[in-house]
Amino acid sequence: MDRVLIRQLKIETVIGVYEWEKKIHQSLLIDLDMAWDNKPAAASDDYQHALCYETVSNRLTALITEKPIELIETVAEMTANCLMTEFDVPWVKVTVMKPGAVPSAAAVGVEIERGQC
Ligand SMILES: Nc1nc2c(c(=O)[nH]1)N=C([C@H](O)[C@@H](O)CO)CN2
Repeated sequence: MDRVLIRQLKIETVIGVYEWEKKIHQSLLIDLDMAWDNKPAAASDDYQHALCYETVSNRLTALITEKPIELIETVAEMTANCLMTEFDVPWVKVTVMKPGAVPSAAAVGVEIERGQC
């Protein structure tokens, strides 16, 4: 199936397992591959048929900044669940990177796939 992509969506939020992390904001970078049939939007040139990457980005930013979260695994799961239930995305790959979490690594992260194409 076709996909709609979002790359390096930057979300500043309270994220982490340690006490010091609960007092600061840190950045997460999220990549999304969302299965979507792009043909109807292309054929009609009608936004109504498109999966709007701007709406998705805004919704996920609101969701993930709602309250403190400990694990990036939780962020990935919340993201996949939101896309499938609120946006009817049938399959999604979510990558959540936490730059700076391990000083000797450029970034660390997790990746999940949920749903079916
Ligand atoms: N698999 C994970 N490992 C770790 C996480 C996490 O979210 N998932 N988080 C931390 C700390 O919050 C870390 O980012 C502090 O630098 C450690 N390991």
